[in-house]
Amino acid sequence: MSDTLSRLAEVLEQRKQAGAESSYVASLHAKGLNKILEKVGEECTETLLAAKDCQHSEDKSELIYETADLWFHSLVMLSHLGLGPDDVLKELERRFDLSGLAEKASRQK
Ligand SMILES: N=c1c2ncn([C@@H]3O[C@H](COP(=O)(O)OP(=O)(O)OP(=O)(O)O)[C@@H](O)[C@H]3O)c2ncn1[C@@H]1O[C@H](COP(=O)(O)O)[C@@H](O)[C@H]1O
Repeated sequence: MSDTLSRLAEVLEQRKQAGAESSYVASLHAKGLNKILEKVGEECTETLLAAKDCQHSEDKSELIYETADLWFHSLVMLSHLGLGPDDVLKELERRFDLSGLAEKASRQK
């Protein structure tokens, strides 16, 4: 797993024990899954808008910023449900060398 993702996952695990007043992540856990999902949805929309806005521009910094927000909140969601980035990376690993079209065809049989 990327060092950044594993370091962040470690911090997110530690924040499950932290106080909501001192940690943004702890405050999300305290508010519960619905609040976390609301944030993921919000960040998803902001990412889509940033992608549309920057498609003809050299400057893609807003898209990078919004995607980081989306990845971060998705990691908080996974952590809340007892999962981590390694679970998703393992699934992506499993898909290596499996054509998306072949996979789709196998599901439609
Ligand atoms: N990577 C992040 C990260 N990315 C974004 N954010 C926060 O996510 C929030 C994004 O929400 P919005 O942009 O919608 O801002 P907002 O209007 O304040 O949010 P709401 O009040 O609507 O919930 C902001 O408060 C950002 O600061 C993050 N907060 C924390 N981290 C990482 O998580 C670690 C633990 O953070 P704490 O739990 O705060 O210590 C940090 O050290 C960082 O590594």
